[in-house]
Amino acid sequence: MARPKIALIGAGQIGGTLAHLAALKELGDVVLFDIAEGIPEGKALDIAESGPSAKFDAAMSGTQDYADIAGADVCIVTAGVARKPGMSRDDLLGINLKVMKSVGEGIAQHAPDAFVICITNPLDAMVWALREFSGLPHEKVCGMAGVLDSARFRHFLASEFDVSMKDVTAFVLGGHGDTMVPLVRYSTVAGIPLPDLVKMGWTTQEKLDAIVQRTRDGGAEIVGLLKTGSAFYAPATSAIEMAESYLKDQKRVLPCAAYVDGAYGLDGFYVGVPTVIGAGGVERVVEISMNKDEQSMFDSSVEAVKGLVQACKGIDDSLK
Ligand SMILES: NC(=O)C1=CN([C@@H]2O[C@H](COP(=O)(O)OP(=O)(O)OC[C@H]3O[C@@H](n4cnc5c(N)ncnc54)[C@H](O)[C@@H]3O)[C@@H](O)[C@H]2O)C=CC1
Ligand SMILES: O=C([O-])CC(=O)C(=O)O
Repeated sequence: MARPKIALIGAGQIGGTLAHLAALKELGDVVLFDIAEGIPEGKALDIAESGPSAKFDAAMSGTQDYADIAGADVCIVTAGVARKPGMSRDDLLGINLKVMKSVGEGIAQHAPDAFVICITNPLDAMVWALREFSGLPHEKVCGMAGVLDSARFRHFLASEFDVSMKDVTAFVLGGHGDTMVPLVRYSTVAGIPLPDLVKMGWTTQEKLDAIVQRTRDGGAEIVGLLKTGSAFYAPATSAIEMAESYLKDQKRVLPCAAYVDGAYGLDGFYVGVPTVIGAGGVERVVEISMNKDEQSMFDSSVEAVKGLVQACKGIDDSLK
């Protein structure tokens, strides 16, 4: 059986890391697409030349031609611009919306059966726009953010409790911005919810609140340190987790920006929610019950994303 084909649209920091991880995990053959001449070709060749030492079998290629993504099983989109210190993700909306248009059209024409994972920011609005421009089925287009935000939350919690990250679970829902909602009640160490760990004296409410805030600011913390761009190792690893679940029909329960139609009181809207990802794409949106505070934080986050979607409609007439 032929290996799956993975198209990476954008061969920058995240795109290159995605290609490397996909090769190391032997998820399939990789095509890197970018408008910057030489970059996708150079990264593809460099990674291919690591194959004999890393011992993977995967073909790697780079291109500026959308025809080369033909028949891709998975497309992961990082094309566009990343923020620098002093900018918010939302400042990228105008420039990255134009990029989503060309990417959406390229995918629609050459890889209409692919499972598409958008990473480009501002994430929730960009995944919505990419779906609109591509016209692909909603369950085949989703956005990566919740896996990353939850991984950051899990990392901070594991450090605070001095336990393995493997035993920490967490869910971060809502939009991928300052309003994201780390769900403390649904986050656990070995199944023990965080509020119980406060009662058990493992941490204090103040420390937990600080970790929640650090999670919300997780992207900005890295931007402030790197200065030239934003995070790429953890974002790429998160998207690979989603792609693997699709390609291997693992049916992982992962938070991602999915099209929510009916659940959470939403009628046809992209925002971060827990989902099941399998061979059918986003096979299920998992609707969890929220208390008043959680619901109100989620509602504010949805409102913030709605504002960005409106802004997209104001920029591009074809989105109305
Ligand atoms: N959803 C999330 O959780 C995260 C999202 N991001 C976002 O991911 C995006 C990519 O980040 P990086 O890889 O660090 O940026 P980068 O600047 O290293 O790479 C972006 C690549 O896109 C290419 N590009 C620009 N316009 C294009 C077009 N029309 N078609 C094809 N390629 C095009 C550029 O040539 C560049 O190589 C940014 O928007 C960033 O904000 C970053 C981290 C996490
Ligand atoms: O903060 C950024 O600009 C990139 C991003 O979305 C993240 O790392 O969460």
